[in-house]
Amino acid sequence: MNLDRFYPIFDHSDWLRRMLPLGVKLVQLRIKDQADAVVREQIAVSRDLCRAHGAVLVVNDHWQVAIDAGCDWIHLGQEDLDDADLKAIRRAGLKLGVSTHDDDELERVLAMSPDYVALGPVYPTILKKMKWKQQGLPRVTEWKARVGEVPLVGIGGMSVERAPGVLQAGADIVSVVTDITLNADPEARVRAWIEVTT
Ligand SMILES: Cc1ncc(COP(=O)(O)OP(=O)(O)O)c(N)n1
Ligand SMILES: Cc1nc(C(=O)O)sc1CCOP(=O)(O)O
Ligand SMILES: [Mg+2]
Repeated sequence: MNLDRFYPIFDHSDWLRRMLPLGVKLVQLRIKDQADAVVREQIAVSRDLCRAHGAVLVVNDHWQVAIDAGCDWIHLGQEDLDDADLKAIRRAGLKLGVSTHDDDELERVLAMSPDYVALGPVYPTILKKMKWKQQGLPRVTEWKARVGEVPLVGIGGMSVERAPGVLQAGADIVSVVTDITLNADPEARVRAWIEVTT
């Protein structure tokens, strides 16, 4: 697997401009509730920043814009998958990361040959309201046994302190939002994340 083990998620290219120089090598742009022109501009800027820093950019949700912008990766959740044109995504050469939260969702996505599978929320998250309780570390181990060689991303309530246990439980990658974005010193927190995942 050639994806980095540290996978932060940000909602604006300004975050990427700050964090990529610190050594972030895998990052998601997760934009919600913005006009199409803003989404297109943000994705184009993030694409160029990631290329300049040798980092992998994963675009959340906006698969058509990601195709149009010549991006390499898209992340889709279960509801996104209902609407997405997977053939067009594959034809354009994009790699596909998917969210899962239960058995049925995992069965569904494994049939799509995803390039990574995310399991969440491993711990409670404050970022968004979710109908799933925390999955816990034994579930991470179970998921890794079921996905086999496909990289497994753990997400939800992640912190620098929790990351080693999640990796030890079987996750290949740990994804995080508020432990960084709400930290008083996001740059220092990213450095700590890089240290604990390298
Ligand atoms: C790495 C990673 N895992 C899960 C998600 C959640 O995707 P989704 O269920 O589509 O929800 P939104 O993020 O779109 O609100 C993710 N974005 N990234
Ligand atoms: C965007 C997202 N997806 C999740 C899932 O379980 O699919 S949990 C989550 C939020 C992650 O944010 P934080 O690191 O602040 O908890
Ligand atoms: Mg989504």
